[in-house]
Amino acid sequence: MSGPLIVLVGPMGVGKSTVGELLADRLGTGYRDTDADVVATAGKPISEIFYDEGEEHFRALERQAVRAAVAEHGGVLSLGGGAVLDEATRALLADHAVVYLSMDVDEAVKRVGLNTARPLLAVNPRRKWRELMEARRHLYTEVARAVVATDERTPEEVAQAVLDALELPDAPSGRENRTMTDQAPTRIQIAGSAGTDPYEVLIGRQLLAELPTLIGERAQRVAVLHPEALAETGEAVRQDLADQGYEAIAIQLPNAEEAKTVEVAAYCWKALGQTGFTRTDVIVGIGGGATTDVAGFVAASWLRGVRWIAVPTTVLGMVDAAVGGKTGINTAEGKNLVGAFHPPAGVLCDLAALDSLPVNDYVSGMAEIIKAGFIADPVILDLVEADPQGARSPQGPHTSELIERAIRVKAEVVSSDLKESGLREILNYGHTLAHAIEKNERYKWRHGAAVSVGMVFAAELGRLAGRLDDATADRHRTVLESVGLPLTYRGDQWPKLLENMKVDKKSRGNLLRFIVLDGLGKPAVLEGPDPAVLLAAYGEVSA
Ligand SMILES: NC(=O)c1ccc[n+]([C@@H]2O[C@H](COP(=O)([O-])OP(=O)(O)OC[C@H]3O[C@@H](n4cnc5c(N)ncnc54)[C@H](O)[C@@H]3O)[C@@H](O)[C@H]2O)c1
Ligand SMILES: O=C(O)C(=O)C[C@@H](O)[C@H](O)[C@H](O)COP(=O)(O)O
Repeated sequence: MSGPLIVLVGPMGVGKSTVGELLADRLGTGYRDTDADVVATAGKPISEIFYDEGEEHFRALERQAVRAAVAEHGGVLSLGGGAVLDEATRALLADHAVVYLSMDVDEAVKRVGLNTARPLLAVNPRRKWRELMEARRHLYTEVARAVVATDERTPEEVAQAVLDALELPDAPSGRENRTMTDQAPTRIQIAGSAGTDPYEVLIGRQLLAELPTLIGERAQRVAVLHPEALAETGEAVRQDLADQGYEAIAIQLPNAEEAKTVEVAAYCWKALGQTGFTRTDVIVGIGGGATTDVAGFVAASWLRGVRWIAVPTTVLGMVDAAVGGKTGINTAEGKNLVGAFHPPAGVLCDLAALDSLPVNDYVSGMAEIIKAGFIADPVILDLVEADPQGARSPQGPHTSELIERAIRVKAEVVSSDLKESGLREILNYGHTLAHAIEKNERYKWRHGAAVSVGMVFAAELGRLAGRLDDATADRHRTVLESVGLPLTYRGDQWPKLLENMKVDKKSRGNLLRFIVLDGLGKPAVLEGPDPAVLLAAYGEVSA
């Protein structure tokens, strides 16, 4: 019979979403969650449906969602914890490959028992939880073809047990994924400094399962900030966290630089205030650099600082924006002029996210990778030059190595100088002009494109100041152009750009300061360059 390959049922917090997504990935199919369908149909969270219309109404919506999903969906499906209470819903599951993910009552109480956001657990959660588990167990068993215990098993182990129980082999593409999935993520340590805690950047696949560990047990509420482009992901993560027992809200931000405004930050503050966000609660920023910059800034400013976790979904976010704790927003006067140093509690770089990234955004991130190559790790340049086309795609042969190398460069720098009192300025290579261009373009240019022009300018500045050799300066043009990044900007804009550069954060009084290279991998500061040299360097990037 057609319909879902697998239907997962089981109590809230058992990990249906996490396991369901893993299974979908392994089987090379899609994942669907009827709770998410109900929320989308009703236009409000489940807790509000319960509160406003009552449980009966919710069960009717849920029944409709299950009916539609078993008819339309051919992948992995998971149902809300109480779906099996409804007789008609149970009938809809007949003849489907239903798996009951079970957990021990004590384990359940430990995982979600004290979460008062759950509509059915609001009063005396411990006792209620036990009652619910006892009342529902026979119903789960009634609809299930197999029972898989989740206690003391990782989500990957549970997923494997489900496949074994149903005797389902992985799809060929799923097998490939499984190899990646089962590989332990690469972990890069960032040292704590200036009174901040150390943290790790994880690079791999299926990393969202790490979120609850990072969020920790003290948090009751989690706000998931995501851009419009990742609405589905944001809601899926929110739902998953809700399933784990957190009171999870999603806050949708505009895409790209439109998110980096004080109005958007204020909108987030309002949402946090209305949710009763306290100092033990946690913000999760899922998206590109613009999203994580705002998420981090909101975390830095709310109650003077709450914990936050970065889940970068762009190349640029992974190698740069999400790492290092610079957070902030733009103002009419310039780029990133308001912000704070507020490191995340962890960074999850899930390489699978890059598959949906438009190529221009992917290539924009290459500018920051190439920057890391010029200032510290020339092997990056060799890898890009060996296969420029591959460097434009997540399927390129060196993708994970390029990302990892760039992160290591940044990790080393920010570990020793979080607050940019010296060494960290080298990460600003190419950024003085880049930010001036971005402001001039009213933040419509991609950051990486502006950084590309900015680096060619900085290389020319170094060459004209007698500090950089011709070959290394020329190499900027060839490597950046080879991946499709721009090298020039409008010649008539120099006076405006010069004005914009005066508010660069590296300026001191009236002194303009630039990062230049004294050679490959040898960044240094150039202070107060001769205006004629500056103009001449600009002449080299003028279109
Ligand atoms: N804090 C720092 O240290 C730091 C470092 C470098 C850059 N930045 C900032 O980062 C920003 C640029 O970041 P960016 O290049 O990631 O751009 P971005 O955040 O603007 O994202 C680019 C676009 O891709 C969309 N998107 C994100 N992930 C996606 C995915 N997986 N699939 C499909 N679409 C997706 C976004 O919604 C957006 O429309 C700039 O504001 C820059 O100033 C900050
Ligand atoms: O992390 C840093 O430090 C950087 O300078 C990294 C830059 O690539 C990044 O664009 C950063 O946001 C720029 O910071 P700003 O202080 O110049 O706004």
